[in-house]
Amino acid sequence: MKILLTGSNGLLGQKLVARLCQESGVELIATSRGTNKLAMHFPTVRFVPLDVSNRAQVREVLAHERPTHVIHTAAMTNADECELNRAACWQHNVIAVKHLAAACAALDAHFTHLSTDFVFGGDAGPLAEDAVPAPVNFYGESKLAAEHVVQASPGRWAIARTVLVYGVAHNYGRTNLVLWVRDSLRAGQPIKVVADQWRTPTLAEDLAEGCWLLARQAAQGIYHLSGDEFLTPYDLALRVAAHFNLDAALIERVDASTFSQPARRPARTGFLIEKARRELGYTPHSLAEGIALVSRQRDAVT
Ligand SMILES: NC(=O)C1=CN([C@@H]2O[C@H](COP(=O)(O)OP(=O)(O)OC[C@H]3O[C@@H](n4cnc5c(N)ncnc54)[C@H](OP(=O)(O)O)[C@@H]3O)[C@@H](O)[C@H]2O)C=CC1
Ligand SMILES: Cc1cn([C@H]2C[C@H](O)[C@@H](COP(=O)(O)OP(=O)(O)O[C@H]3O[C@@H](C)C(=O)[C@@H](O)[C@H]3O)O2)c(=O)[nH]c1=O
Repeated sequence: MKILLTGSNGLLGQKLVARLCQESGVELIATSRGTNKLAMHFPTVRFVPLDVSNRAQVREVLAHERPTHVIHTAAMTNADECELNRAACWQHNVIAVKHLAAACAALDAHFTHLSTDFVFGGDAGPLAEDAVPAPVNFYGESKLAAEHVVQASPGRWAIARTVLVYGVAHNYGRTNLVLWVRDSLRAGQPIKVVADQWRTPTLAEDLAEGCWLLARQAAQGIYHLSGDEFLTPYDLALRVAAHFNLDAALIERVDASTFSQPARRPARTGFLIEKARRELGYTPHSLAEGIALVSRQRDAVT
């Protein structure tokens, strides 16, 4: 297998590099826009710069590399930025997928595309793959439009939808709920955490494993890949505080209505993951195991 990965500097991209370079039968090409943030950590992994929103670059890189599989993680992932800068969001989240899907179909390369729980409206979670999408923000609209592009492709494809991903990565440009709660409480800083959203948080390593299973089996269709514990960010914050023995009194329980964010968030998403368990052999860690893994990694870095 020759796998071309997009977004290798991101949270999931970094975990996929770490996972795929352990597979002896896989030749990996990591791509991202800008410089390679993993050069020091994975010096033997080949890196090619690629801005997926640039059609000429996508065609040129894929025609030159001729991958058998593409795993597409790159996206504009800040929902508030997407709401405020819709043209850029469409370019990175939808037009880029058109370029990649066309290039993959031309090469008969299997295409694994990453999508989100934000394609759903959030009144009915946890959700199976056949639930009816109804995004409530522009990021979700863009990711749903991208799903339609992939589904209309004549090539071979899988869509991996995921939820609230957490994990440790090198300088990846944002943070995630578990690290934010831990670092805020460690600094003695009070935080407000929502108790009226429900999610199935996803350990980044589990998601990377799920993407690998999809590519390896050249799976076809939509798969929900997340953890299997359905809880609120507030409950997750309490679990993080307990694990790290930090002061839970710093966590204020709030409703999402107390935030004035540009992008509305869906209330109840979260996924049912039986299809991925049954068809792919996907077996995510428990939340307790995931938080423990994060804590070991962060401790190793600091
Ligand atoms: N994180 C989460 O909670 C969830 C993520 N997802 C989806 O999973 C996927 C992976 O997310 P995650 O790794 O967490 O996201 P990150 O934000 O950590 O990484 C996304 C990466 O995409 C890169 N990127 C953006 N636009 C382009 C472009 N035009 N060309 C090349 N690279 C680009 C970014 O580059 P740069 O560093 O330069 O900005 C960044 O490194 C995404 O498709 C996302 O929509 C779905 C649900 C939940
Ligand atoms: C910043 C902040 C977040 N939260 C909660 C709300 C939310 O459920 C969770 C994460 O908030 P964020 O704004 O980081 O992310 P948000 O945009 O809500 O989360 C999403 O990211 C994109 C990429 C996705 O595709 C989604 O699946 C989802 O995980 O943390 C608080 O409770 N208090 C806060 O101050």
